[in-house]
Amino acid sequence: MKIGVLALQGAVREHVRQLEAAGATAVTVKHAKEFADLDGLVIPGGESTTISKLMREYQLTEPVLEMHRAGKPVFGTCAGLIMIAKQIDGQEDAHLGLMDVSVKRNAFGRQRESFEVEIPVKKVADDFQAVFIRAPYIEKAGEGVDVLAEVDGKIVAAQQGTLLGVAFHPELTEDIRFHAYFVELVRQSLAVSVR
Ligand SMILES: NC(=O)CC[C@H](N)C(=O)O
Repeated sequence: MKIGVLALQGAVREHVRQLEAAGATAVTVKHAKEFADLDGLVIPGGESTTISKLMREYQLTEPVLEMHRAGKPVFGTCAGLIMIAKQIDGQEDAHLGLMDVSVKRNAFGRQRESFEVEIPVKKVADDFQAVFIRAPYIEKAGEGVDVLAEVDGKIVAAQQGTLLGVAFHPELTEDIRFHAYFVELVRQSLAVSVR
């Protein structure tokens, strides 16, 4: 199993380390030709406007959409969640527009720009240390979306089939359980496609 980490911006190495600790082979990717043999993709945090601009420059939008169409799991963290959302509050256009959620950027306000809180994450852990950095939250989720975690009544982690979106940074802790959950999702998708 080979999982790619989009290496345009953000905590790329940390994601690679967590995926490998969870038993996957992880590689950094930023050229279109590197996507074809991936079984899953992680889109790290950073600045969604910058990531989006770089994705267009490197012509990576279509390779990612193609992976999604082929049933390969995509995991977006923080700005990565904004990248996969179908709707962004206050913006006309979405970026990749894959997951049936509407997100609000920098949504926790100035006083709580960055914070950490231990929260239960459904199917992942009852005590996950969640690190938020100018994080978005999900303000609306469609019917097919499974809410995995909330903070102050705001959705901060969700899954829709092969799509996993998280407002915080599971790569910035030593806890590999979120990445292990994604690796398992990739494993399951391979079992289905090999059938
Ligand atoms: N840590 C992050 O990824 C922050 C996301 C960033 N505020 C954005 O809107 O894209």
